[in-house]
Amino acid sequence: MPDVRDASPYDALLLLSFGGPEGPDDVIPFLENVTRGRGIPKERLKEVGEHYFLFGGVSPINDQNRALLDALRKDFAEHGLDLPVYWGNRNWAPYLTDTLREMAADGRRRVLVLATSAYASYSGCRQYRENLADSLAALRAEGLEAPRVDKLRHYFNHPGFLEPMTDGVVASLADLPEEVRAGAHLAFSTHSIPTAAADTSGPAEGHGDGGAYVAEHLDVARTVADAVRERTGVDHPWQLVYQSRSGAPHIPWLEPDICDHLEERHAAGVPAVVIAPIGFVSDHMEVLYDLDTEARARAAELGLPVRRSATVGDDPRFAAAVRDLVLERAAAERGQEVTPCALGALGAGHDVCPVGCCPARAPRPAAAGADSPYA
Ligand SMILES: CC1=C(CCC(=O)O)c2cc3nc(cc4[nH]c(cc5[nH]c(cc1n2)c(C)c5CCC(=O)O)c(CCC(=O)O)c4C)C(CCC(=O)O)=C3C
Ligand SMILES: [Fe+2]
Repeated sequence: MPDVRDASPYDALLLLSFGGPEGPDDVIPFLENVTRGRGIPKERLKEVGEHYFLFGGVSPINDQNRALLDALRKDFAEHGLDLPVYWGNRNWAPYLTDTLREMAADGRRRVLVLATSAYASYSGCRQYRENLADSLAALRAEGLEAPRVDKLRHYFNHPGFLEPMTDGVVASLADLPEEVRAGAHLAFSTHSIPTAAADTSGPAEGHGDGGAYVAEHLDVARTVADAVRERTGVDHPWQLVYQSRSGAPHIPWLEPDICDHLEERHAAGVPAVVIAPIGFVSDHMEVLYDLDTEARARAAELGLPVRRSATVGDDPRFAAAVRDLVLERAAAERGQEVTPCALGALGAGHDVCPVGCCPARAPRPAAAGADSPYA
Protein backbone atom coordinates (compact mmCIF):
# COMPACT_ATOMS: atom_id res chain seq x y z
CA MET A 1 0.00 0.00 0.00
CA PRO A 2 1.69 3.26 -1.09
CA ASP A 3 1.91 6.10 1.42
CA VAL A 4 -1.30 8.05 0.89
CA ARG A 5 0.52 11.39 1.23
CA ASP A 6 3.68 10.70 -0.76
CA ALA A 7 3.74 12.39 -4.17
CA SER A 8 7.50 12.03 -4.58
CA PRO A 9 9.26 12.18 -7.00
CA TYR A 10 6.79 14.89 -8.04
CA ASP A 11 6.99 18.33 -6.49
CA ALA A 12 4.03 20.02 -8.26
CA LEU A 13 0.79 19.40 -10.16
CA LEU A 14 -0.01 21.50 -13.23
CA LEU A 15 -3.61 21.90 -14.39
CA LEU A 16 -3.32 22.30 -18.16
CA SER A 17 -6.39 23.58 -19.99
CA PHE A 18 -7.75 25.24 -23.10
CA GLY A 19 -8.29 28.79 -21.84
CA GLY A 20 -11.06 31.12 -22.94
CA PRO A 21 -11.84 34.84 -23.38
CA GLU A 22 -12.79 36.93 -20.34
CA GLY A 23 -14.42 39.84 -22.17
CA PRO A 24 -15.50 41.07 -25.63
CA ASP A 25 -12.02 42.40 -26.54
CA ASP A 26 -10.50 38.97 -25.89
CA VAL A 27 -12.72 37.02 -28.29
CA ILE A 28 -10.95 37.61 -31.60
CA PRO A 29 -7.37 37.30 -30.25
CA PHE A 30 -8.46 34.11 -28.45
CA LEU A 31 -9.91 32.63 -31.64
CA GLU A 32 -6.73 33.56 -33.50
CA ASN A 33 -4.72 31.66 -30.89
CA VAL A 34 -7.00 28.61 -31.16
CA THR A 35 -7.03 28.42 -34.94
CA ARG A 36 -3.45 29.36 -35.84
CA GLY A 37 -2.41 26.88 -38.55
CA ARG A 38 -5.53 24.72 -38.06
CA GLY A 39 -7.27 25.47 -41.39
CA ILE A 40 -10.69 26.51 -40.05
CA PRO A 41 -12.91 28.41 -42.53
CA LYS A 42 -13.41 32.16 -41.88
CA GLU A 43 -17.22 31.79 -41.76
CA ARG A 44 -16.97 29.21 -39.00
CA LEU A 45 -14.75 31.56 -36.97
CA LYS A 46 -17.22 34.44 -37.31
CA GLU A 47 -20.00 32.13 -36.24
CA VAL A 48 -18.10 30.84 -33.20
CA GLY A 49 -17.17 34.44 -32.25
CA GLU A 50 -20.93 35.15 -32.13
CA HIS A 51 -21.40 32.30 -29.66
CA TYR A 52 -18.97 34.03 -27.30
CA PHE A 53 -20.50 37.50 -27.86
CA LEU A 54 -23.88 36.05 -26.95
CA PHE A 55 -22.40 35.48 -23.48
CA GLY A 56 -20.75 38.91 -23.16
CA GLY A 57 -17.49 37.67 -24.68
CA VAL A 58 -16.83 35.57 -21.61
CA SER A 59 -16.16 31.85 -21.66
CA PRO A 60 -17.06 30.14 -18.41
CA ILE A 61 -14.03 27.83 -18.72
CA ASN A 62 -11.56 29.97 -16.75
CA ASP A 63 -13.83 30.34 -13.71
CA GLN A 64 -14.53 26.62 -13.90
CA ASN A 65 -10.81 25.91 -13.81
CA ARG A 66 -10.41 28.30 -10.86
CA ALA A 67 -13.13 26.33 -9.06
CA LEU A 68 -11.37 23.06 -9.90
CA LEU A 69 -8.07 24.46 -8.56
CA ASP A 70 -9.84 25.36 -5.30
CA ALA A 71 -11.36 21.88 -5.09
CA LEU A 72 -7.99 20.22 -5.71
CA ARG A 73 -6.16 22.37 -3.14
CA LYS A 74 -8.90 21.73 -0.58
CA ASP A 75 -8.87 17.98 -1.20
CA PHE A 76 -5.06 17.77 -1.03
CA ALA A 77 -4.95 19.83 2.19
CA GLU A 78 -7.67 17.73 3.82
CA HIS A 79 -5.75 14.56 3.02
CA GLY A 80 -2.30 15.75 4.07
CA LEU A 81 -0.97 15.78 0.52
CA ASP A 82 1.54 18.60 0.34
CA LEU A 83 1.67 19.23 -3.40
CA PRO A 84 1.38 22.73 -4.89
CA VAL A 85 -1.07 23.10 -7.77
CA TYR A 86 -0.46 25.47 -10.71
CA TRP A 87 -2.57 26.38 -13.74
CA GLY A 88 -1.64 27.15 -17.34
CA ASN A 89 -3.55 27.26 -20.66
CA ARG A 90 -2.98 26.61 -24.34
CA ASN A 91 -4.93 29.58 -25.73
CA TRP A 92 -5.38 32.26 -23.06
CA ALA A 93 -3.87 33.69 -19.89
CA PRO A 94 -2.50 32.30 -17.68
CA TYR A 95 -0.43 30.95 -20.58
CA LEU A 96 1.39 27.67 -20.12
CA THR A 97 4.85 29.14 -20.79
CA ASP A 98 4.36 31.82 -18.12
CA THR A 99 3.20 29.22 -15.60
CA LEU A 100 6.13 26.90 -16.31
CA ARG A 101 8.51 29.85 -15.97
CA GLU A 102 6.98 30.59 -12.56
CA MET A 103 7.27 26.92 -11.60
CA ALA A 104 10.96 26.90 -12.58
CA ALA A 105 11.52 30.05 -10.50
CA ASP A 106 9.82 28.30 -7.55
CA GLY A 107 12.32 25.47 -7.92
CA ARG A 108 9.89 22.82 -9.22
CA ARG A 109 11.84 20.01 -10.88
CA ARG A 110 9.34 17.16 -11.47
CA VAL A 111 5.91 18.26 -12.63
CA LEU A 112 2.85 16.07 -13.12
CA VAL A 113 0.28 17.41 -15.60
CA LEU A 114 -3.51 17.07 -15.40
CA ALA A 115 -5.10 18.05 -18.73
CA THR A 116 -8.80 18.99 -18.77
CA SER A 117 -9.49 16.33 -21.36
CA ALA A 118 -10.29 12.82 -20.19
CA TYR A 119 -9.83 10.95 -23.48
CA ALA A 120 -7.27 10.12 -26.15
CA SER A 121 -7.15 12.26 -29.32
CA TYR A 122 -4.79 14.67 -31.00
CA SER A 123 -6.72 17.73 -29.67
CA GLY A 124 -7.21 16.32 -26.18
CA CYS A 125 -3.81 14.73 -25.62
CA ARG A 126 -0.92 15.11 -28.07
CA GLN A 127 -1.64 18.78 -28.78
CA TYR A 128 -1.23 19.47 -25.04
CA ARG A 129 2.04 17.51 -25.14
CA GLU A 130 3.16 19.69 -28.07
CA ASN A 131 2.25 22.80 -26.04
CA LEU A 132 4.41 21.47 -23.19
CA ALA A 133 7.33 20.88 -25.58
CA ASP A 134 6.99 24.41 -27.02
CA SER A 135 6.96 25.94 -23.52
CA LEU A 136 9.93 23.89 -22.34
CA ALA A 137 11.83 24.99 -25.44
CA ALA A 138 10.94 28.63 -24.68
CA LEU A 139 12.27 28.29 -21.13
CA ARG A 140 15.50 26.72 -22.35
CA ALA A 141 15.90 29.52 -24.91
CA GLU A 142 15.70 31.94 -21.98
CA GLY A 143 18.52 30.01 -20.27
CA LEU A 144 16.22 28.66 -17.55
CA GLU A 145 16.35 25.15 -16.16
CA ALA A 146 13.07 23.63 -17.34
CA PRO A 147 11.38 21.09 -15.06
CA ARG A 148 10.71 17.54 -16.21
CA VAL A 149 7.04 17.04 -17.07
CA ASP A 150 4.94 13.86 -17.02
CA LYS A 151 1.25 13.63 -17.89
CA LEU A 152 -1.42 11.75 -15.93
CA ARG A 153 -3.11 8.88 -17.73
CA HIS A 154 -6.54 9.39 -19.28
CA TYR A 155 -9.15 9.34 -16.56
CA PHE A 156 -12.37 8.78 -18.58
CA ASN A 157 -13.01 5.50 -16.78
CA HIS A 158 -12.06 6.56 -13.25
CA PRO A 159 -15.01 6.17 -10.84
CA GLY A 160 -14.53 9.77 -9.67
CA PHE A 161 -15.28 10.91 -13.22
CA LEU A 162 -18.10 8.44 -13.94
CA GLU A 163 -20.04 8.68 -10.68
CA PRO A 164 -20.82 12.43 -10.80
CA MET A 165 -21.88 11.97 -14.44
CA THR A 166 -24.18 9.10 -13.50
CA ASP A 167 -25.74 11.26 -10.76
CA GLY A 168 -26.26 13.98 -13.36
CA VAL A 169 -28.12 11.68 -15.75
CA VAL A 170 -30.28 10.28 -12.93
CA ALA A 171 -31.12 13.86 -11.82
CA SER A 172 -31.99 14.90 -15.39
CA LEU A 173 -34.29 11.90 -15.80
CA ALA A 174 -36.01 12.79 -12.52
CA ASP A 175 -36.47 16.35 -13.81
CA LEU A 176 -38.40 15.18 -16.89
CA PRO A 177 -42.21 15.14 -16.76
CA GLU A 178 -43.26 11.81 -15.33
CA GLU A 179 -45.29 10.76 -18.36
CA VAL A 180 -42.22 10.81 -20.66
CA ARG A 181 -39.54 9.78 -18.14
CA ALA A 182 -39.56 5.99 -18.54
CA GLY A 183 -39.44 6.25 -22.34
CA ALA A 184 -36.54 8.74 -22.40
CA HIS A 185 -33.46 7.97 -24.47
CA LEU A 186 -29.94 8.97 -23.45
CA ALA A 187 -27.74 10.90 -25.92
CA PHE A 188 -24.11 10.78 -24.77
CA SER A 189 -22.47 13.73 -26.48
CA THR A 190 -18.84 14.55 -27.19
CA HIS A 191 -16.80 16.84 -29.44
CA SER A 192 -16.82 15.73 -33.06
CA ILE A 193 -13.34 15.40 -34.57
CA PRO A 194 -12.27 14.49 -38.12
CA THR A 195 -12.78 10.73 -38.65
CA ALA A 196 -9.12 10.56 -39.71
CA ALA A 197 -8.11 11.92 -36.28
CA ALA A 198 -10.45 9.50 -34.52
CA ASP A 199 -9.12 6.51 -36.48
CA THR A 200 -5.53 7.26 -35.41
CA SER A 201 -6.33 8.20 -31.79
CA GLY A 202 -4.59 6.26 -29.04
CA PRO A 203 -1.72 3.77 -29.38
CA ALA A 204 -0.84 2.47 -32.86
CA GLU A 205 -2.15 -1.06 -32.21
CA GLY A 206 -5.66 0.30 -31.59
CA HIS A 207 -5.80 2.44 -34.73
CA GLY A 208 -8.69 2.02 -37.19
CA ASP A 209 -12.44 2.64 -37.14
CA GLY A 210 -12.84 5.35 -34.52
CA GLY A 211 -9.66 4.42 -32.64
CA ALA A 212 -9.32 4.93 -28.90
CA TYR A 213 -11.40 8.14 -29.03
CA VAL A 214 -14.62 6.37 -30.00
CA ALA A 215 -13.85 3.19 -28.02
CA GLU A 216 -13.28 5.18 -24.80
CA HIS A 217 -16.46 7.21 -25.23
CA LEU A 218 -18.49 4.05 -25.94
CA ASP A 219 -17.04 2.50 -22.79
CA VAL A 220 -18.08 5.53 -20.72
CA ALA A 221 -21.55 5.65 -22.30
CA ARG A 222 -22.16 1.96 -21.64
CA THR A 223 -20.85 2.15 -18.07
CA VAL A 224 -22.97 5.20 -17.21
CA ALA A 225 -26.07 3.72 -18.91
CA ASP A 226 -25.61 0.49 -16.89
CA ALA A 227 -25.23 2.46 -13.65
CA VAL A 228 -28.34 4.53 -14.49
CA ARG A 229 -30.32 1.32 -15.06
CA GLU A 230 -29.18 -0.02 -11.67
CA ARG A 231 -30.27 3.21 -10.00
CA THR A 232 -33.62 3.75 -11.77
CA GLY A 233 -34.65 0.20 -12.65
CA VAL A 234 -35.35 1.40 -16.21
CA ASP A 235 -33.34 0.39 -19.27
CA HIS A 236 -33.01 3.66 -21.23
CA PRO A 237 -31.80 3.16 -24.82
CA TRP A 238 -28.66 5.20 -25.52
CA GLN A 239 -26.42 6.36 -28.34
CA LEU A 240 -23.08 8.16 -28.69
CA VAL A 241 -23.52 11.41 -30.64
CA TYR A 242 -21.33 14.36 -31.58
CA GLN A 243 -21.37 18.16 -31.48
CA SER A 244 -19.33 21.30 -32.21
CA ARG A 245 -18.15 20.25 -35.66
CA SER A 246 -15.83 22.72 -37.38
CA GLY A 247 -13.48 22.37 -40.36
CA ALA A 248 -14.33 22.28 -44.06
CA PRO A 249 -17.61 20.53 -45.02
CA HIS A 250 -15.94 18.08 -47.45
CA ILE A 251 -13.78 16.59 -44.68
CA PRO A 252 -15.60 13.78 -42.82
CA TRP A 253 -16.10 14.31 -39.08
CA LEU A 254 -17.70 11.95 -36.56
CA GLU A 255 -21.52 11.77 -36.79
CA PRO A 256 -24.41 11.92 -36.02
CA ASP A 257 -24.63 15.50 -34.87
CA ILE A 258 -26.71 16.01 -31.72
CA CYS A 259 -29.31 18.17 -33.51
CA ASP A 260 -29.83 15.62 -36.32
CA HIS A 261 -30.04 12.93 -33.65
CA LEU A 262 -32.80 14.81 -31.78
CA GLU A 263 -34.75 15.14 -35.02
CA GLU A 264 -34.32 11.46 -35.81
CA ARG A 265 -35.35 10.36 -32.30
CA HIS A 266 -38.40 12.62 -32.40
CA ALA A 267 -39.43 11.22 -35.80
CA ALA A 268 -39.05 7.71 -34.37
CA GLY A 269 -41.56 8.57 -31.63
CA VAL A 270 -39.13 8.83 -28.70
CA PRO A 271 -40.92 10.95 -26.04
CA ALA A 272 -37.87 12.63 -24.39
CA VAL A 273 -34.06 12.75 -24.46
CA VAL A 274 -31.44 13.36 -21.78
CA ILE A 275 -28.27 14.84 -23.27
CA ALA A 276 -25.18 13.84 -21.28
CA PRO A 277 -22.03 15.77 -22.30
CA ILE A 278 -19.56 13.00 -21.38
CA GLY A 279 -16.81 14.46 -23.60
CA PHE A 280 -16.32 17.51 -21.40
CA VAL A 281 -14.95 18.09 -17.92
CA SER A 282 -16.92 21.30 -17.25
CA ASP A 283 -19.86 23.31 -18.62
CA HIS A 284 -17.76 25.45 -20.97
CA MET A 285 -18.85 27.16 -24.19
CA GLU A 286 -19.37 23.91 -26.14
CA VAL A 287 -21.93 22.91 -23.52
CA LEU A 288 -23.47 26.37 -23.04
CA TYR A 289 -23.86 27.17 -26.72
CA ASP A 290 -23.93 23.94 -28.74
CA LEU A 291 -26.11 22.06 -26.26
CA ASP A 292 -27.93 24.54 -24.00
CA THR A 293 -28.61 27.06 -26.76
CA GLU A 294 -28.60 25.33 -30.15
CA ALA A 295 -29.70 21.77 -29.33
CA ARG A 296 -32.30 23.00 -26.83
CA ALA A 297 -33.76 25.35 -29.47
CA ARG A 298 -34.02 22.48 -31.95
CA ALA A 299 -35.74 20.31 -29.36
CA ALA A 300 -38.18 23.14 -28.54
CA GLU A 301 -39.05 23.48 -32.26
CA LEU A 302 -39.74 19.75 -32.34
CA GLY A 303 -41.71 19.83 -29.10
CA LEU A 304 -39.33 17.21 -27.72
CA PRO A 305 -38.67 17.43 -23.97
CA VAL A 306 -34.90 17.39 -23.33
CA ARG A 307 -32.69 17.81 -20.27
CA ARG A 308 -28.93 18.36 -20.27
CA SER A 309 -27.07 16.62 -17.47
CA ALA A 310 -24.19 18.16 -15.50
CA THR A 311 -20.49 17.71 -16.22
CA VAL A 312 -18.15 16.77 -13.34
CA GLY A 313 -16.74 20.31 -12.91
CA ASP A 314 -15.37 20.75 -9.39
CA ASP A 315 -17.21 17.80 -7.85
CA PRO A 316 -15.27 16.67 -4.73
CA ARG A 317 -15.26 13.11 -6.10
CA PHE A 318 -13.39 14.32 -9.17
CA ALA A 319 -10.85 16.17 -6.99
CA ALA A 320 -10.39 12.97 -4.98
CA ALA A 321 -9.93 11.03 -8.22
CA VAL A 322 -7.13 13.40 -9.23
CA ARG A 323 -5.43 12.82 -5.86
CA ASP A 324 -5.79 9.08 -6.42
CA LEU A 325 -4.28 9.36 -9.91
CA VAL A 326 -1.37 11.47 -8.60
CA LEU A 327 -0.56 9.02 -5.80
CA GLU A 328 -0.90 6.05 -8.15
CA ARG A 329 1.49 7.56 -10.68
CA ALA A 330 3.94 8.73 -8.02
CA ALA A 331 4.09 5.22 -6.55
CA ALA A 332 4.61 3.73 -10.01
CA GLU A 333 7.46 6.21 -10.65
CA ARG A 334 9.05 5.08 -7.37
CA GLY A 335 8.92 1.49 -8.67
CA GLN A 336 6.13 0.37 -6.34
CA GLU A 337 3.43 -2.09 -7.35
CA VAL A 338 0.13 -0.26 -7.97
CA THR A 339 -3.37 -1.38 -8.89
CA PRO A 340 -4.76 1.42 -11.07
CA CYS A 341 -8.40 2.23 -10.46
CA ALA A 342 -10.78 2.00 -13.45
CA LEU A 343 -14.36 0.97 -14.25
CA GLY A 344 -15.69 -0.19 -17.62
CA ALA A 345 -14.33 -2.77 -20.03
CA LEU A 346 -11.11 -1.11 -21.24
CA GLY A 347 -9.16 -0.94 -17.99
CA ALA A 348 -6.63 1.70 -17.01
CA GLY A 349 -4.68 3.06 -19.95
CA HIS A 350 -0.96 3.72 -20.33
CA ASP A 351 0.92 6.11 -18.03
CA VAL A 352 3.25 7.20 -20.83
CA CYS A 353 1.92 7.78 -24.34
CA PRO A 354 3.80 5.39 -26.65
CA VAL A 355 5.49 6.44 -29.89
CA GLY A 356 2.81 6.97 -32.55
CA CYS A 357 0.00 7.70 -30.06
CA CYS A 358 -2.55 10.21 -31.50
CA PRO A 359 -0.20 11.36 -34.29
CA ALA A 360 -0.26 14.93 -35.59
CA ARG A 361 -0.88 15.71 -39.26
CA ALA A 362 2.60 17.25 -39.32
CA PRO A 363 5.01 15.74 -36.76
CA ARG A 364 6.21 18.21 -34.09
CA PRO A 365 8.08 17.70 -30.81
CA ALA A 366 5.83 16.57 -27.95
CA ALA A 367 6.86 16.33 -24.29
CA ALA A 368 5.65 13.85 -21.64
CA GLY A 369 5.57 10.76 -23.87
CA ALA A 370 7.86 7.99 -25.09
CA ASP A 371 8.85 10.14 -28.07
CA SER A 372 9.62 13.23 -25.96
CA PRO A 373 12.95 14.93 -26.72
CA TYR A 374 13.02 15.99 -23.04
CA ALA A 375 14.26 13.61 -20.31
C1 LIG B 1 -11.71 16.92 -28.78
C2 LIG B 1 -11.88 18.39 -28.45
C3 LIG B 1 -12.14 18.94 -27.22
C4 LIG B 1 -12.38 18.19 -25.91
C5 LIG B 1 -11.12 17.94 -25.19
C6 LIG B 1 -10.54 19.18 -24.56
O1 LIG B 1 -11.21 19.78 -23.71
O2 LIG B 1 -9.42 19.55 -24.90
C7 LIG B 1 -12.19 20.36 -27.38
C8 LIG B 1 -12.40 21.28 -26.34
C9 LIG B 1 -12.56 22.66 -26.47
N1 LIG B 1 -12.63 23.38 -27.63
C10 LIG B 1 -12.81 24.70 -27.31
C11 LIG B 1 -12.91 25.75 -28.24
C12 LIG B 1 -12.67 25.63 -29.60
N2 LIG B 1 -12.34 24.50 -30.31
C13 LIG B 1 -12.18 24.77 -31.65
C14 LIG B 1 -11.83 23.89 -32.66
C15 LIG B 1 -11.65 22.49 -32.53
N3 LIG B 1 -11.80 21.73 -31.38
C16 LIG B 1 -11.51 20.41 -31.66
C17 LIG B 1 -11.56 19.35 -30.76
C18 LIG B 1 -11.79 19.47 -29.39
N4 LIG B 1 -12.00 20.65 -28.71
C19 LIG B 1 -11.17 20.32 -33.05
C20 LIG B 1 -10.77 19.06 -33.76
C21 LIG B 1 -11.26 21.61 -33.57
C22 LIG B 1 -10.98 22.03 -34.99
C23 LIG B 1 -9.69 22.75 -35.11
C24 LIG B 1 -8.49 21.97 -34.67
O3 LIG B 1 -8.24 20.90 -35.27
O4 LIG B 1 -7.83 22.41 -33.72
C25 LIG B 1 -12.40 26.18 -31.81
C26 LIG B 1 -12.29 26.93 -33.12
C27 LIG B 1 -13.61 27.29 -33.64
C28 LIG B 1 -14.45 26.07 -33.96
O5 LIG B 1 -14.27 25.56 -35.05
O6 LIG B 1 -15.25 25.67 -33.11
C29 LIG B 1 -12.73 26.70 -30.56
C30 LIG B 1 -13.08 28.14 -30.21
C31 LIG B 1 -12.84 24.85 -25.88
C32 LIG B 1 -13.02 26.17 -25.09
C33 LIG B 1 -14.47 26.36 -24.80
C34 LIG B 1 -14.73 27.63 -24.05
O7 LIG B 1 -14.21 28.69 -24.43
O8 LIG B 1 -15.48 27.59 -23.06
C35 LIG B 1 -12.68 23.59 -25.36
C36 LIG B 1 -12.62 23.18 -23.91
FE1 LIG C 1 -12.41 22.51 -29.51
